[in-house]
Amino acid sequence: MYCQTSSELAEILERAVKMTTHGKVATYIPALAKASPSLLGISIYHDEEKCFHAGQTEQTFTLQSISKVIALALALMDHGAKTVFQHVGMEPTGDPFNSIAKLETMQNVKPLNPMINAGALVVSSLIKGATFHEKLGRLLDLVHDMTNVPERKYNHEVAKSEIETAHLNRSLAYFLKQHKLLSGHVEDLIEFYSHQCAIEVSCKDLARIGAVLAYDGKDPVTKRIILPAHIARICKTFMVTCGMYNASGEFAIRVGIPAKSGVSGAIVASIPGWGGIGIYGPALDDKGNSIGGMRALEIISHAYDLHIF
Ligand SMILES: NC(=O)CC[C@H](N)C(=O)O
Repeated sequence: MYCQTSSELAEILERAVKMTTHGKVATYIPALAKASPSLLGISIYHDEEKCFHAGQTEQTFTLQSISKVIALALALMDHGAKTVFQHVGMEPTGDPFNSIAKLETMQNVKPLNPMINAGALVVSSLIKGATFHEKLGRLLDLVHDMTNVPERKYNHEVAKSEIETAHLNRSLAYFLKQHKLLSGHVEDLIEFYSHQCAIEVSCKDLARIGAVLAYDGKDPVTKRIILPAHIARICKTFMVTCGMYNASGEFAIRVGIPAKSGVSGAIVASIPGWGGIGIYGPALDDKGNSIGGMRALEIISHAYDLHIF
């Protein structure tokens, strides 16, 4: 069942927005702390004619951990799955996204998956490009292709704020470097990773990214192939198993759609054959997922019968 009107979506938003009073905006990256916790915006993208919006969808925000999915797609296109998965695993951790615990306690120090920070740092280090600008430019180009918005940009203030405070990510990166899982300079990698997290999008952009993944990597309008189907499938599978951090299992049972969140309060969801959903709601729950966004997805999944299992 498709969404038919924006007012249908507005009713869903009205129910979900009540949850925002129970969440808190992320503060560990100081620039994110400025967000207003009561905001909630939702876009649904079936195709260019069937695209619906409710709430504050004109607001732009940063991708944060959602960039891990796009960076993974690019690294897979650069090197192929065999090489990428020699550096990073495919298993969920059950730990918070920035945990260092498993790296030390497991015999094989390879990060367990590309959606936790340790794995994402390794994936980002694999993206081809002689310079920081070349790597970032290639990632921005892919975001541009997926969103079909001519100019892609990142938020300088958020990037700078993360670079200044990324002590935990630096620790992860040095640990990985010690174990020869990273080549290159840690500071260069932190700079690149912080910029990829600071790429700016809108709810519609996110919904369109979700739709491209949902249609197996094909642009829903131009039918151009942006990602090979097998790479879109890998991305969606990681979204199901690890996309909502250590709430992924519960989310898979309650909502049952591939989704990835970021600490900015963004969530992208991709429903195979149906389309994409983009959400911005900066009030987070205790696991770091948008609290209003999670509720909205639960209602949407039930309303349109989207559970994939
Ligand atoms: N969960 C997230 O969105 C984390 C991304 C963030 N930039 C970090 O690495 O800490």
